[in-house]
Amino acid sequence: MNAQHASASQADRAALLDRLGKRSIVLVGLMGAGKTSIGRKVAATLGLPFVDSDHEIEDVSRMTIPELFEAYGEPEFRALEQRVIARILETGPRVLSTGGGAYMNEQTRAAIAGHGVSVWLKADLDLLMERVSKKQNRPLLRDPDPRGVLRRLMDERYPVYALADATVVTRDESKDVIAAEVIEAIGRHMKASSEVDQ
Ligand SMILES: Nc1ncnc2c1ncn2[C@@H]1O[C@H](COP(=O)(O)OP(=O)(O)O)[C@@H](O)[C@H]1O
Ligand SMILES: O=C(O)C1=C[C@@H](OP(=O)(O)O)[C@@H](O)[C@H](O)C1
Ligand SMILES: [Mg+2]
Repeated sequence: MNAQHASASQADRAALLDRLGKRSIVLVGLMGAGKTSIGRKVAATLGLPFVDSDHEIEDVSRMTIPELFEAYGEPEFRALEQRVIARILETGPRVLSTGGGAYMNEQTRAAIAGHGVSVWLKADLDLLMERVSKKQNRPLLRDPDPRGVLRRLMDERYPVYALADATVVTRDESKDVIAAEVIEAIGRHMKASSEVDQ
């Protein structure tokens, strides 16, 4: 990268942070789409604090996500998730990676719309399957047919994720490439919405 290119992208980042103000960048999408890993990279690139709602839930409850599901059930987990995300969004800007079910909650969507810019990390079923197979930490996929579960969740959730401010299709590309695309998509969205405001 030459010096001119580097300083142009620094100027782009500064403009993006300026437009963002106190709003947070919020990643939504299905399990395995890369919200946690890409969110961390986006935060490092922009120099913003990173928070993952699942990690925050695990910190406050001192339990893992599977333990929480096991001990209290999904509805309790969802209630805690809603409260934790609302609190995280009170102070920004940050990069917030949500758990895959969080955006299905109407109050959470309203909180994200009020305090953030949302990006849907969209992926196809084969890629999601490959990526979730690496870990056993997702209670909804502890099922004899995890692929069938993911397929049903795609049908149920994709129309809702589509309400996000921007979409990035994640595919067989490096995390750095996808993180750069997320930043570009946010920049485009904010530029377009500031032009509408004028
Ligand atoms: N662009 C990518 N290239 C390679 N591996 C990826 C990419 N994005 C995510 N992964 C891997 O896929 C798995 C799931 O990613 P994660 O960030 O936990 O997704 P989510 O938080 O959306 O469930 C992790 O092992 C992660 O390292
Ligand atoms: O899709 C979901 O309902 C869930 C996704 C998980 O997070 P990731 O999307 O980061 O895997 C985690 O919050 C929990 O297992 C439930
Ligand atoms: Mg995650």
